[in-house]
Amino acid sequence: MAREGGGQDPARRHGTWHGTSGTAARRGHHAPRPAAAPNTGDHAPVAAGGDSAPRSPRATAQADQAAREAEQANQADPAHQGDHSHQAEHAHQGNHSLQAEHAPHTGQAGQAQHNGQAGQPQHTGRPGQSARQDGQSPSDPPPGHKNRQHHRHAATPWPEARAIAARAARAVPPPIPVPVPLDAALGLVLAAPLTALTDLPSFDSSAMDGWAVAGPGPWDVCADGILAGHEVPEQLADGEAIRIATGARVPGDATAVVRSEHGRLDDKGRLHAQREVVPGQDIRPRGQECRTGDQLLPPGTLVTPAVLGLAAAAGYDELSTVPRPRVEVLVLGDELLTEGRPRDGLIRDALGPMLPPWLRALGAEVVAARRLGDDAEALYTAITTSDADLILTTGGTAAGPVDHVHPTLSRLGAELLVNGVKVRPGHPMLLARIRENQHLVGLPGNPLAAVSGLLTLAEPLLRLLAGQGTPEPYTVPVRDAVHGHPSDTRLVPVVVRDDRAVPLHYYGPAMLRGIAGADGLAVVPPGGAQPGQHLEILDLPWALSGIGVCFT
Ligand SMILES: Nc1nc2c(c(=O)[nH]1)N[C@H]1C(S)=C(S)[C@@H](COP(=O)(O)OP(=O)(O)OC[C@H]3O[C@@H](n4cnc5c(N)ncnc54)[C@H](O)[C@@H]3O)O[C@H]1N2
Ligand code: MOO
Repeated sequence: MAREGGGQDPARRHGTWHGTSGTAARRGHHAPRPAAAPNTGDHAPVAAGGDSAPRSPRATAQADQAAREAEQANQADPAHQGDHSHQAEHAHQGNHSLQAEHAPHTGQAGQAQHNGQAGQPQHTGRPGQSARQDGQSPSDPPPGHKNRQHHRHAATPWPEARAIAARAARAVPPPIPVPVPLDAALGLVLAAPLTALTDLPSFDSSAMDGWAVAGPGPWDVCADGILAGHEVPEQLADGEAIRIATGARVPGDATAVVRSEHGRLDDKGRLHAQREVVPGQDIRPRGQECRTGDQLLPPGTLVTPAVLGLAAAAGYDELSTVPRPRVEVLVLGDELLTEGRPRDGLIRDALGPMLPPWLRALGAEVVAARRLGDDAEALYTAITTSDADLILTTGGTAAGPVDHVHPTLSRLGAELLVNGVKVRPGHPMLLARIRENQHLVGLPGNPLAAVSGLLTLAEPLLRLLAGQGTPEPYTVPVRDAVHGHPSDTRLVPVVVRDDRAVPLHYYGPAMLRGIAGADGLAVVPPGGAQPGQHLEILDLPWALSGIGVCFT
């Protein structure tokens, strides 16, 4: 809940970010307080019990524990499931695992929205209410229209919103490729094909330790041996052998390599093969893997450790890469603290620490992360002076008195490509084109709603700007029934265990507890999902590869 006035501006109190806010205006649109405990009210939509299922390799120990603890907590404290201010209306509060067959509850949309709970479909069963929740009006222009009435709009369906974000990136003129040394190229994308600069192997080489032999045995063994990296050995005459190490150049006229364990020296020092010797055996011929000029990898390939290895083997010192899209993060809100415990109605900024590394994991370079408070002028100046490819704002997307994003976009004459999305949480998210090569994604302030906006709008845009293309969507059967919103998509944190998606609790728009232990977000279509139904999973960048690899 935003602070409602008074008090020192926290953006001024903490120096690491550039707080430019000095405004007396405070956000007041969340003014009504919950009647009882300030619980954020997040009903578990699923029966997420039973932690005994065998783990999928994808589920981290942390995720496992988070799921277990979430379930235990839910069982111990059913009250946490709901917004206390709604408790009287919600007879199912004590049921920690809402079943699919529960009748939808009558909507408390207005009240829920005041509490930042508009993304709780289980509070809002009536399809007829969704338009009101979305702030839709049938007379509004469609998304993509230049719209100076920024506060009234038609929300875009979730799949279409992602497609619009991808299209927006494709419309940006392609950036100039940048040559990058190998040791700085991890995580970038190849701007040009990786073409072999050499034959591989570049010489005939031994695949084994043993003897290079010429002609049929037994062989007289030369005094010297050949090690990897040594001079070109002399020619072997028929009936001769020479000791050779794996990777060493095979002498001209050698017909095979006899492995050390397959050869025996007699008392005259002659080599006898103990197995049949097939011509060419254990010799890696020059060019076996590639010839100079062969395309090894196409443009658009993500530079992984293996790609770095291949590029080095093929003779590269640097790679031509797509420059990382440059992102500037603007965190709005006077109520945010950067250290210590929440106090006096102020809360910790959860998005400042979360977004930059997440953006890097998506292939972006974070050029700045700034806290602006709730200052319309500071926001306007920050946007007009930014040269980032993508500006990411957090908070201020709704229609409260200090929600400055829409008015500022209007003032800038920005083109709204997406103005609200039919997704829970996160429906006030937006995408605007500021200039031909500059976009702005407005993430809602509620932290999980911000994650939803990040994955819905920023990720498709960034992946394409980074040259990565769009990953193939994949689905996993969901273990439990998941309640859906009547008309909107829902994104629900899940762990994947035993090849099934297990929905987690604590998925309310203001909560990060679920997502922090999750492997991904399940895409729940309007109307919900039945057990066993396949749901698309949006991966979290670290869930598969671990922290060390992807945050370059
Ligand atoms: N009248 C209406 N009010 C609201 C609606 C609505 O449809 N009609 N939608 C609600 C929904 S849903 C969301 S989500 C929020 C989006 O609001 P804003 O983008 O303007 O976000 P704020 O008001 O600035 O903040 C919302 C909430 O999140 C907290 N917050 C903000 N920034 C951070 C941060 N960096 N770290 C942690 N928490 C943050 C903020 O204190 C508020 O509690 O609007 C609803 N209202
Ligand atoms: O539910 Mo709001 O949609 O929290 O983003």
